[in-house]
Amino acid sequence: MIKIAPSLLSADFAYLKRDIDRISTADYVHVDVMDGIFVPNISIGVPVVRSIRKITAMPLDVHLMIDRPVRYIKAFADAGADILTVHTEADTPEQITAALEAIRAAGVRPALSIKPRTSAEALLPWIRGISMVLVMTVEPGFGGQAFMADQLPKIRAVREMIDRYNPGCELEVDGGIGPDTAGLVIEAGANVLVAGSSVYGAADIPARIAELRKG
Ligand SMILES: O=C(CO)[C@H](O)[C@H](O)COP(=O)(O)O
Ligand SMILES: [Fe+2]
Repeated sequence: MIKIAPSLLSADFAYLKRDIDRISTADYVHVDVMDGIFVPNISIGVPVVRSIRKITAMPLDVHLMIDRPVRYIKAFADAGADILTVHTEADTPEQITAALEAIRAAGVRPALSIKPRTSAEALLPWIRGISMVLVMTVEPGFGGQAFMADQLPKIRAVREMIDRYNPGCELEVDGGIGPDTAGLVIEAGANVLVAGSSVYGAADIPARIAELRKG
């Protein structure tokens, strides 16, 4: 069962309710949080997640592209996140462990992401205790970038790692996913597809979501 997580980065922030209603046939709402330090862009933060929580029952898949995320886990959990994803590159291993423990303690699903230049092995210390892995298929920071096909072997390696150590764990991919690339990442083992520009840029959004789900 393939899940689709449209990214609000490609929505119109002045019409968020309208743009969330438009993706009601999807599985997760993907919320990109950027701090201008971990990535060279600033997006949205805790108050926006809190407001989104009030207007949708869809699971909120919050992708934290922020430095030292342990500082903000409780705030995002209290704001209503269902999944909180932190980056292995965003802090020391000890503090990543602390962030994942804080996510679990808050009753939220813990997830871990790796950037394109980070190897699958970087996930090994945490793979048994997480609910989802997010493999970036663009350099994080901006929507609308081209899919990096050189990430496909890594998606396969992460799928093998998940099947071996934590079979219930989901494998999400993010960046440049559209009708031309969905099949490639599904074949490599992904089961959750983030898509921003290809969903919000489509003339018929429910049809595009169905198309991506089929791969
Ligand atoms: O995390 C992200 C960027 O850092 C976004 O989720 C991602 O880029 C989605 O946008 P698109 O589907 O247009 O590539
Ligand atoms: Fe994202």
